[in-house]
Amino acid sequence: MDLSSVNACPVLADSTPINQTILGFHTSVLSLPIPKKKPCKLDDVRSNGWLDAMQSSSPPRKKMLKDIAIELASDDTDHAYYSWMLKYPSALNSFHHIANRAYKKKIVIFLDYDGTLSPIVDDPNRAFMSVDMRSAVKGVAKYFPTAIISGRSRDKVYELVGLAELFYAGSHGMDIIFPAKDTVSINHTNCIRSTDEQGKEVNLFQPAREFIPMINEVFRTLVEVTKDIPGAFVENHKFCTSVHYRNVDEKTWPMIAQCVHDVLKDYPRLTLTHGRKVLEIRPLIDWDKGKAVEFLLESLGLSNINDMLPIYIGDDRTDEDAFKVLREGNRGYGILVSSVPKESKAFLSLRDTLEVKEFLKSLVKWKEQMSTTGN
Ligand SMILES: O=P(O)(O)OC[C@H]1O[C@H](O[C@H]2O[C@H](CO)[C@@H](O)[C@H](O)[C@H]2O)[C@H](O)[C@@H](O)[C@@H]1O
Repeated sequence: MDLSSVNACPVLADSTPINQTILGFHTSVLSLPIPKKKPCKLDDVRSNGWLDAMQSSSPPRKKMLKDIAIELASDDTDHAYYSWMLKYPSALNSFHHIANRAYKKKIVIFLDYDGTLSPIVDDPNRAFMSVDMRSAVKGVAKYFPTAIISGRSRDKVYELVGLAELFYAGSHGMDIIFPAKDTVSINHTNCIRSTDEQGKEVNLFQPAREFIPMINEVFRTLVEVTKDIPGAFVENHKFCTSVHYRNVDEKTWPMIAQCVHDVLKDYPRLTLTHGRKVLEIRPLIDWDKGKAVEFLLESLGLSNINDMLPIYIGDDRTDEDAFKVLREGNRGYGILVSSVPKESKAFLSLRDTLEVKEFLKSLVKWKEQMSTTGN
């Protein structure tokens, strides 16, 4: 794999200003412990754009605003946000448009997990959704087919969401499970009939199955090469693996990037994508969250745009593939969750997880009203 092509990954122009301190990382970084077998060169990741992508990978968390100077800055930020909303209107304020368009159609809901159903937190193992959010998701699933499409492993995201009535797609859509009874057609060689833990018949779609041993090996190597970098955390998602740097000192980001880069060099069949303060290593196959959305709609017999209205809510770069699919042919609504302006293929926006919850509750309320009026 030509690693320079990683530079061309769809990195969103996040509004977060690029911190220029990056130019001065050299001295501090070189004094850090360097993994033994493969000395990091710290050259490649500067030229291939990884560092820029890392710098812009997540908006800063809101600070407590205490002094006037910061409040003024905050006014500017709000102004920029409201201007941005002219292009990406609030899904809450646009609810009547969605409702009009959904008339006599079946709404299908797709939800990302981190940053959409649970707020972004420092520890990925503590990204819990609130009781209220779970009840809102349960509410929509009562009326509309609802799928969770996450970068996490399917088992992990199921454990976090805990609702058996949903469809689940883990590892960025590379691990999909849904009940056989809901299937209309499956036109995919990688889909097999299986049974779940409760013995129910399910369809299991795992287009990257052959990569499991490779991902395990890369995971172990990444754990080893990053073990001396304080704050680095590596997760194994079965079909992909993630290296988190949210808790790593920013001066050390070039080192973490170079370590991942050096490991990836030996795996031309793997590629890298950028998430929110996370480097994600995954199989180089033509599959992403957008393809997972198309696959689920087709399998459930919901691909005719005259009959259904898909709504996808997500906050991350990997969700852009799904937004793109819905934008093409004006199939449905992509809704970006963001508290800062950023370019997106989504049509609408929500500011944070609280607004996501409000939106889901509005859908339920609307559906219940429609039912009582016989529509
Ligand atoms: O597709 P998603 O469901 O949004 O999963 C994407 C990644 O989410 C998790 O990381 C992110 O959330 C963490 C918890 O808030 C945060 O600490 C981290 O910085 C974020 O990148 C998850 O841990 C990753 O493995 C997923 O790929």
